[in-house]
Order: sequence, then structure tokens, then C-alpha cells
Amino acid sequence: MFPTIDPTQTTAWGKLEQHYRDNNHLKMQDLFKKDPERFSKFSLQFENILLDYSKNRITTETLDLLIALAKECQLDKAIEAMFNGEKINATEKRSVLHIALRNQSGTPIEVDGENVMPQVNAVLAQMKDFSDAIISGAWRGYTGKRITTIVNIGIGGSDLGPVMVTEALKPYKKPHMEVYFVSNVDGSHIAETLKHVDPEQTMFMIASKTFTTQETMTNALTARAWFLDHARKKELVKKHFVAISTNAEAVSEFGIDTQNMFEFWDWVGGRYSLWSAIGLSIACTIGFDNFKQLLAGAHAMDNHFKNEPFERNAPVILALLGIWYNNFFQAESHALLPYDQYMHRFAAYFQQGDMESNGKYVSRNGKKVHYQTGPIIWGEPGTNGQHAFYQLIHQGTKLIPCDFLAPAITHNPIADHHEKLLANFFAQTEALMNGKSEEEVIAELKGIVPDEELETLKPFKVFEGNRPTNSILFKKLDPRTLGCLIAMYEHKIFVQGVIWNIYSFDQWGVELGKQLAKKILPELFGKDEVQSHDSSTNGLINQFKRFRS
Ligand SMILES: O=P(O)(O)OC[C@H]1O[C@H](O)[C@H](O)[C@@H](O)[C@@H]1O
Repeated sequence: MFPTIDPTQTTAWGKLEQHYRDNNHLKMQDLFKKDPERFSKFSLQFENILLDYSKNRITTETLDLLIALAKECQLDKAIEAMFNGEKINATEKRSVLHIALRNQSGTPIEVDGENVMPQVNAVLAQMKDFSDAIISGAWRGYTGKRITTIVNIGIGGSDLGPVMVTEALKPYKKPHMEVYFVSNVDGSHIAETLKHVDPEQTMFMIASKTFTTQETMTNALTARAWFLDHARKKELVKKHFVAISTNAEAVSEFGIDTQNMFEFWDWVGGRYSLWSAIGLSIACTIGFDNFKQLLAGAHAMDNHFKNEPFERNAPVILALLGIWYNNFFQAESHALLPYDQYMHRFAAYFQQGDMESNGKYVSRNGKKVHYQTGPIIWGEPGTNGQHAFYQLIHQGTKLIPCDFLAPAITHNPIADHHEKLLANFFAQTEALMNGKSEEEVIAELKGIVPDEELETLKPFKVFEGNRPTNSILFKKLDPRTLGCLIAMYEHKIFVQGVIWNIYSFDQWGVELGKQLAKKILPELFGKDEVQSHDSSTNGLINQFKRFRS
């Protein structure tokens, strides 16, 4: 296991603090002017993906120091530990092996001395057979009709990944297949979904690692009751319900034949599970070959991450830049801005990926950290975001490092839409860096507005600029590229967790609310006034009851 190291006690951290004090005034604009090689120095290409990180508030020295920090924190040992199946999720005593799910190299990966690859490959084969049967129509529903609709019932990691990927890869969707996702325990989610689906042609996938999650179990029971209202016979459930879980016992208790269960394992974290059987809805929508391509892309990124020196390692660089802003500039959030409508759930997906992984204030030695850990992740696709929140990124008081992502080739080459979209991408990163000086404002307004008005307007029209961005430009959003991109961000999160000395693969912080909801649920039934909580919670519960009486 890699050691527990307080990053702030490293030599590199101290030097970075000094470096920050000496250099934080530097303007990127000037750095570009000084160094014509800046773009080639601070960019790298992996397969069909260009990562340009030159529009950051860094010099070669910054990067050297950040890499020294990664080395002092023994990142190399941590990477090795993950790839070797060590139990790096120590609070749950589990290995962390989403990399095994996409390991296409034929090399064994062991957990407790046992090679997990045969089971991984067996489930992949099961997924292939099943998705082929669904897509080809060989699998028939209870009245003999083919399945045309998938309804995935899951939440968190059992929902966000498949939602994001099926949206991102919509151009690869089999034309006769539809997919819906039900996650919220709010009955409106399932009610609205069921309005669109035909029980004779729908396959429900109950996706839950634990198979105990309240939302998923509630929705699954409602779906089953609805199905039985139509099909009438319990034994028909098996033609229309499959389960994806690590918990065979709970699956059979629910009434799903374990023959129709797709297994995964406790060494797959929920938010890293789209590569496992949790991806079944993906495979049934875009076909197994495309799902395999997604895995292949992730595997290629895994190899890059494992083998490239830190200086040329995309996830490492992204992670270190994030740390630079998070811990030295005290930036509180990080925006993911895909200029691709198909990627409209990308930021939402990485809100769980990143914030559930690195939203921790206890370090690996059990003590409260005295430095900042995971940032707030947010974002929306461009250009919509430009007309909503970019004002604050340009002229607000907060520093918000942004990742811009876009494909060069669109799936929908209509007139000049794509050129306009990309023109906005390039313009925004340029504007965020350069800003607009007082001189430029004067030159723009001189002679157009009276001098006096110009003086008044001037401060509002000036942009400081110097806002950092990464640009991730790729050839086309195909399954392989998407696989690469997702894995790149997964490993970025891992690197940051290692350096912040926290456990990135547990999520105890989600538990408390769940436990309290269980306690409150029975109190919502019946007429008695509730008095067991603080006055606010009591007041809310009692008013809820009065509204409904
Ligand atoms: O897949 P399940 O066991 O139903 O869990 C669904 C989700 O539950 C909780 O919210 C966890 O914090 C998530 O990490 C998990 O993805």
C-alpha cells in the first residue's frame, strides 16, 4: 500500500506556495507573447484527442513543481497499487478495479490471489448474448412480440453513467430501440415513463449494486406491479425483468430469476460501474460492438495513465492543474463545458464521479484535513451556458477553471452549425484568457458614445481576463473516444485523491440522510403530531401532514 503523506508537508508544496506568491500576478497573455512555443510545450495528443493546457496560469516551473509534488506523494506507488488490485478502498476493505472491466490485454488481474479476468469476460459474454438477442428480436416478450424498449431502473452510479453514455452515443443507437431511465423515487418519474412504454415490448433492467437502494427498489416494485397488471402471470416477469447487481440473494428475494442476473463485484465502485454489467442498457441500445469500443477506449487511456511519464500523462496533468487552482488560488469549483449537445449529461455524470470521490474532509490517517479537497463540479453544454452563467466566469469575483470539450467532426453536419459552435468554443477560451483592456474599451467606444458616457461605462466593459481553461478537442464523439475521455477524468479524480491523501472510493457521507429518511418515513403516516426532531423538522413534517389532511 502506498503511504499516507500530508501533501502540505512536502518540499514541493512549500515551494509551490512561494512560487504562487511570486507568480500569481503573471498574465497568460504575456506568457504567450514571451514564448512562441507555449502551445506545443503545454499541449499533448492522445489518439484523436488534443489536450491543450497552455491557457493556464502556469510556467514550466509551475509544472515541474506540481510534478515534484506528485512524486513526493508517491503517486507512482498509488497507481501501481490500484492496477495490482491492492485494497486501496481501505475503509471498505476493497480493491478498486474498474480498469479490469476494460482490460483487453489478456493479462491477469488478481484480487486476493484470484485472477478476476475470467469472471469479467464471462459476464461480458453474457451481456453480448443478451444484447444480441434483444436487438435481433430473438428475445420475445410475453405475447411473442420483440423487445423495443429498455427501461433502466437505478440511481447514482447505476443510472448516471448509462444515461450519460446513451445520450452521448445517440448517433449509434439502434433505430428500433428506445431507452428510458427511471431514477428518482418521485413517483412522477416512473409514471411519466410508463406512459410511453408498451408492457409487451419492454425490458426492465433493475440496476443496483447493493439491491437495497430505497429509490430503486420502490421503482422496481412499481414497475413490476404495472407489468403484472397487464401480463397477469408472475412467471412472465422473467421475460421482462433482469437484474444487475452484486447481491444475488436480494435479487432472488425480489422475484427475479438469478438466471436473469448480470453480476458485478464489490471491487467495482458504483460511480465507476458503467463498464460493468451496469452498462447493459448501453449495450442493448447501441449494440455490444459499440459497447466494446467504449471499453477499448477506456483501456487505451488506462495504459496511457499507467505508462506515460507524468509530464506527458493527460490525467496527471489535469489533476495537477486542478490542485494548483484548488489549493493555491483557492478556486472552489471547476466547470465542465462540452460543446456537444450529445454530451449534455457529462458534467452531471462527473458531479457524482468527482464529488462523491473527493468530497472528503478526513485524510487517510483519520484526521481532519487542513487544506481544501475536492472542488464543486458543474457545467452545461455550450453554447447554452454562454447565455446563462458565463457572465460570472468572465466578470465575477470567483476564479473558475473550465474544461472546454468539443468534437471537430459533428454527427449532424447541417449548414454551418458546427463551425458556429466551434467558433464560440475558441472565442470563449480566448476571451477568458485575454479579457478586454481599458484601452480596447476606449478604442471601441470613442466617437460612438459621448466622452462623458464613455468614462461612466468604461469600468463595466473591461474584462480582467486571465481566466484559465483547458481545451479538449477531439476528432469525433465515437464510442472509443468517449471511453478515453471518461477514463481520463476517472484517473484525474484518482490522482487528486492520492495527493489530497483522502480515500476516493468510499462514500460514507451519503449514509446519514438515508438513515434519517428511513426513520422519518413512518412518521409521515397517521395523524399524530411529530415531536421527536428539532422544531424546524417537526414544523415541516407537521405542516406536510396538515396540507394533506
Ligand atoms: O447501485 P446502488 O447500490 O443502488 O447504489 C446507487 C448509489 O447509492 C448511493 O447513493 C451511493 O452513494 C452511490 O455511490 C451509488 O451509486
